[in-house]
Amino acid sequence: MSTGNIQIKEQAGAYESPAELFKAAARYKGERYFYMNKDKSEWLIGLGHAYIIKDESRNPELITEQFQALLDQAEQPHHIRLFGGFQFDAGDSSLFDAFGHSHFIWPKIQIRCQHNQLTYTYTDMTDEEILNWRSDDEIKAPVVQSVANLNEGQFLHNVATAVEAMKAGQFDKVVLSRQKKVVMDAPVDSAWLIERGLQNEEYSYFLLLEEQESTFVSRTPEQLVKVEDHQLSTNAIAGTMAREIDQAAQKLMNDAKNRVEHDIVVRSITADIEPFTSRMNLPDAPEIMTNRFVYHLYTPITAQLEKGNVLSISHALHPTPALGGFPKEAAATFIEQAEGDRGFYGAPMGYVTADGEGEFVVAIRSMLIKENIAVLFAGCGVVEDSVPEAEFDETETKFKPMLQLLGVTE
Ligand SMILES: C=C(O[C@@H]1C=C(C(=O)O)C=C[C@H]1O)C(=O)O
Repeated sequence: MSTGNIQIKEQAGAYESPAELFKAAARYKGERYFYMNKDKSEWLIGLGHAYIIKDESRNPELITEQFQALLDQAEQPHHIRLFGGFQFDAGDSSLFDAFGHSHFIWPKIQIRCQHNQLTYTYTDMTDEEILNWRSDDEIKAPVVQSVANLNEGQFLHNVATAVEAMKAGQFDKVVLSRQKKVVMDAPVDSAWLIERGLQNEEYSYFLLLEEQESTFVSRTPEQLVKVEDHQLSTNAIAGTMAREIDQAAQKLMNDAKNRVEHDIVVRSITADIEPFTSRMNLPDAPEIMTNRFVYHLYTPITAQLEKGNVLSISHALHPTPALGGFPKEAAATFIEQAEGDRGFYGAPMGYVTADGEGEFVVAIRSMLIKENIAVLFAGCGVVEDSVPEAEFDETETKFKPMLQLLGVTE
């Protein structure tokens, strides 16, 4: 029952681009987010923290309960969405020390765009604050100073060790990753990133989350799960070929190693959502998904949701073997020992509505920025017949969306 302790005002607004809105929201720096879906038909901006639910555990029940407790105090009706994510693993990545392992925001100002219509949802703001939240800030474009691989040798070694472990029958697949460090000549502003990002056609989601001095950014093509009108959609995206390779799409479709990697993901996802759903539907063979720099093998999966909400389904799916491996536990142990903690790289991030519906993505093609330094992440599926140097090349291609966003490559 609503007690009305949380004051919400909602109104329609004229269309403005997300980059312009971020420029105008300089006073909320360190407390902003942006989320845009793949076909750009919908986006969400959050400015300021009305409420932040942050916990050191990765706990969908806790988020569901605390969100409900807030909703119970709010005036109805409204369109508030809780936005954030759960870190990839339980460990403490120092890069991500500003963020909780469960990290969700109810913003002061939520701006939601659906088919070019904007809806502003203001929480606990006076009329005067609503009229005066904008401040203009000069955005300086930073310039790249240096780019370096952080753990090239370790990555090659990890792939070779994983191949040996798989030959010895310890597991079937593991996803290993590496990092690059890009140093810019000045702090990187989110408005600048969004402006640049919207000019590139990535066929991908666009996600950005600020917390104090840290900003996490992802251009992922990979949906983890969407729940809308009780319909669940998810997909397997695994198996990759650089588009610059001659006849890449056809080669990828016929490549035994990539098909094995992909099938493991399909089998694991369908088993994970089975207990929550009925009427599951998926094609017999994968399709080709086109990104700007790569092709992926792609299997769309739909089902009717019978129990749980978007948070509990995300938790049940994560990590799919597209980011972890198979069997899940053996792969997770290998990753933990070989790489350490991943923070939000590969993590489930997205939004949940008051009805427990919403969408979560897998936060790959991503980076963490602090001031003028960005650490970029890229990984790839490793199976028994993987070759370390070929996997290295695949990750090199997967860095491109973030490198391009920072102006390292065109
Ligand atoms: C791990 C990443 O990508 C994942 C691994 C893929 C693969 O191994 O073919 C393909 C898509 C993603 O599921 C990444 O981009 O960092």
